[in-house]
Amino acid sequence: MEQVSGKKFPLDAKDYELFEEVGEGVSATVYRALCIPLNEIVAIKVLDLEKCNSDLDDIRREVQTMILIDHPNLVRAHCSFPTGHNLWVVMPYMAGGSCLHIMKSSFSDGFEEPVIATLLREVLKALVYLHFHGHIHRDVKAGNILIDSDGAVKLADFGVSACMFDTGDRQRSRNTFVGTPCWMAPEVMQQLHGYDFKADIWSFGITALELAHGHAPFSKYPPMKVLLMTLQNAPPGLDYERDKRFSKSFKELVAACLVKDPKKRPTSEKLLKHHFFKHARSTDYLARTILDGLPPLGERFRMLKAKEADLLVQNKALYEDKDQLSQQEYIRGISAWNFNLEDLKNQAALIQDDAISNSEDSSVSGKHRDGQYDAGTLEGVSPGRSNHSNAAQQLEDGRNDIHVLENSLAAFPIKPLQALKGCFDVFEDDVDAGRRNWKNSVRPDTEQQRHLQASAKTEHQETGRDDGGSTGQSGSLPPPAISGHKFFSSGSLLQDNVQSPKKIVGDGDRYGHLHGPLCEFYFTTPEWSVYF
Ligand SMILES: Nc1ncnc2c1ncn2[C@@H]1O[C@H](COP(=O)(O)OP(=O)(O)OP(=O)(O)O)[C@@H](O)[C@H]1O
Repeated sequence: MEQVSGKKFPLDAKDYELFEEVGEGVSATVYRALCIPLNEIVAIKVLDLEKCNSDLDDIRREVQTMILIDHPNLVRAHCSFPTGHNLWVVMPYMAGGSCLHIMKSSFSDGFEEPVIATLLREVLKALVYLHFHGHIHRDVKAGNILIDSDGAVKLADFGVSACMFDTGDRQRSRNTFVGTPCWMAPEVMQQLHGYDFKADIWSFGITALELAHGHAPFSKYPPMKVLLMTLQNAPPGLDYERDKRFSKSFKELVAACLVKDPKKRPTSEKLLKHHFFKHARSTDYLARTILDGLPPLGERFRMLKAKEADLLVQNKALYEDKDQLSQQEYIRGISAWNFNLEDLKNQAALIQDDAISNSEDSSVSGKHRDGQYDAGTLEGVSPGRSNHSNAAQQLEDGRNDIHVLENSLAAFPIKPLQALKGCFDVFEDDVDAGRRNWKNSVRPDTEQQRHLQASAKTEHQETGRDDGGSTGQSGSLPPPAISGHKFFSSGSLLQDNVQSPKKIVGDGDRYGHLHGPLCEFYFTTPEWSVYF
């Protein structure tokens, strides 16, 4: 039983009455509920443990984080316990819902600047706290900024999402993988040197654009394009012309966050002092301006789902288009796109130069300049390719793009690269020479993982390398970016090459010491059963 503010939240499902659904994620559904003994309205996130086939320790660690954190701008879990094959996480109920849902309901073109400044200031306070304690949120986005009825702002989904990104029914059943590419910092994609809390600053910058426009940059593109565009294009930003309604200080704030070199991004603490926040107001201003007149959360959620169903029917043909699929998922507020191997094949083959080099997205202010790539972009990428009409050439394009990805995404995303390798059959020295057919080339997940682990181990043994930076186009997938890092079979976002802002540890000292004070605590907490 967990005690928060002197209250004891029961650890038995029969002490709660579930009401309507108020949110949905990849493997979780969130309900408004009543805690009967306390007569208190709460939110309960119901995670299907059967869908979360990743390490239970990961889930325990993440839930523990939600319980341990103590900051007014972070959603703190009251308690969690298993019931059937589900895990229930009991949280304070945030009646306003997420900023994403509010935008989808009533502010489709984004919020006004004082609202954005107020929201971002509150989120930044949460990040200052997390970073100070050596933790990285890793999933900052409008969908995870929750608002209470009085306008209080809290950053949510603290890490539990990681397990849901890794796994899930759709992933297993369709050989798909999921991720959050739009908000993901380039160094997180590349994983060449690990990443640190500055990855949150990038996501924070993307979130600022999302709140300004009603959608994240590149959100209309399928994941493959998003990955390539993030790596190759100039960083997105507020456009001088198109975004006239926003102040210079807002443009500067966004530009400061969205620098490809993480070292050049400001810390959350420094960012909080940015003059943009002079535009921020009190939180009850939020209640008055963006919550006033909104239907109750459950009703809004129901309407959003109905809208999604309508779109599915209306755009049945379009829905076959994967850009539309991404949009559908975005509308639902789910951060993770999923796609299968056939999708990957088609997407990569369809990526054309115009999609990569010249974003139609209004959020992208910087464009390629005569085939020049800005600092931090890829080397060896052909900037100009003509549109090819024949299938063979398209396939060749797709192959080139996969080479680009293979070169640039040293260890991320492990599953997609594995999938792509089989999918495109572009790896001449593939250890498994039998995989020459796209459809037959993909082994079941578990076998893929065995192969991944084996190849990582072999390469490590052979080379003795400690940077793991296999960026070449070898037949086996590159090993993890840093030696000694825990090889999550699930591809969890909580990786051991994440560097603590406080403690950058040496090789060989990584395991179990990487996540700063909060996480170090997790390793010493009592058994799983105490929390479940
Ligand atoms: N405490 C809460 N109070 C009210 N609504 C909530 C609460 N927690 C979550 N929600 C709603 O449920 C949605 C899904 O929750 P959450 O983001 O935790 O799930 P998820 O599976 O991690 O989602 P994602 O797909 O972003 O990973 C949120 O976007 C929000 O709208």
